[in-house]
Amino acid sequence: MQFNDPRPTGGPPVPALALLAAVYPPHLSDLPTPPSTPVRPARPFVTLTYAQSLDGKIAGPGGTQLQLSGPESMRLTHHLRVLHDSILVGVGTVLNDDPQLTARLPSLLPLSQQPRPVILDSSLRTPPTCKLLVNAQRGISHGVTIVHRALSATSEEDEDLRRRAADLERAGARLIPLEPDEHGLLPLSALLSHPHASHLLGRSLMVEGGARIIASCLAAPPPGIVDLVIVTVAPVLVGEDGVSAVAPRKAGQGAPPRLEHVRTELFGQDSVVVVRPVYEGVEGEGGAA
Ligand SMILES: NC(=O)C1=CN([C@@H]2O[C@H](COP(=O)(O)OP(=O)(O)OC[C@H]3O[C@@H](n4cnc5c(N)ncnc54)[C@H](O)[C@@H]3O)[C@@H](O)[C@H]2O)C=CC1
Ligand SMILES: Nc1nc(O)c(N)c(N[C@@H]2O[C@H](COP(=O)(O)O)[C@@H](O)[C@H]2O)n1
Repeated sequence: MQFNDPRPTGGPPVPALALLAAVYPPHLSDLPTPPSTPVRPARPFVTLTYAQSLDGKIAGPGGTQLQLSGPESMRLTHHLRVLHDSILVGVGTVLNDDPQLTARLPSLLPLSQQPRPVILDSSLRTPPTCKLLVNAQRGISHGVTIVHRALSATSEEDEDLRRRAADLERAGARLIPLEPDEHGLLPLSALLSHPHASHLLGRSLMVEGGARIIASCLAAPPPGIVDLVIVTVAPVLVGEDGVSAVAPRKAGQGAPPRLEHVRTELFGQDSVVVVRPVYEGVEGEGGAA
């Protein structure tokens, strides 16, 4: 299997590409593939990925954004962004980090190699001036999809949200309403099986966090929604006031799955751990099959 190097110029072998070639199924390896590729899996292949400290924190006290990954593992993250057709974060991450979610190796890659950004944002709190929307307006990243809770067209209660929806659409966002689940969260499984999922998400989705989204991904009931988990562990301690990688489960949310070890590799000083969620009695590779 040959992984294409998305960088404009070649150079020495890239360790990140060797790892990806080893852990991803062959049909995802031929990059980039246009959205019109004829054979599609039932749902997109989902990678959950984030960087944490040795004491399990993904951010500092009060959510302070931390540079946890060293340059080598950060490069892996950017290769992952190229590999996936779409990339998802929660609105907590947008409000806190104002991320770009573009692939930069190290400079910005062309639009054809960028993942399509998706924000899970129940109450439309995404600022219309956030970098994700501004980058799309500038044509350096794809249009942003914002998934939110379905709004009433008439109720006074939703008036403010209807106004915010209009502001976000004016800023170029595509809005997708979903019915929240019993915990008031937008069900990721419903997004993956949405009639427009293949157009919005392509054949592969990279979920980058934050803590509540990670928890929801891992709490999804069998057969689960995550195909691969890739965690960068940086050799630093953040302390107990930091944000734990996996937010506490909501009452009634499912227990996390068993994880099967796939591979662990050093990237600079960071350990990158690749695992696969396993649900007893459920066969196959989910979206990858
Ligand atoms: N080190 C790393 O790799 C990363 C760190 N972060 C950090 O994570 C923190 C943000 O995490 P959170 O505050 O937990 O926000 P989050 O990014 O997980 O977003 C959570 C929000 O999304 C909405 N939502 C809608 N449907 C949901 C669902 N099914 N499950 C969960 N949430 C859903 C809710 O409004 C919820 O409050 C920031 O401090 C950021 O710096 C974020 C991404 C990666
Ligand atoms: N891989 C990784 N390592 C870290 O140390 C991080 N802090 C993150 N954070 C994630 O990347 C987003 C920022 O992306 P841009 O650089 O703005 O494109 C941030 O919001 C987290 O999702 N990741």
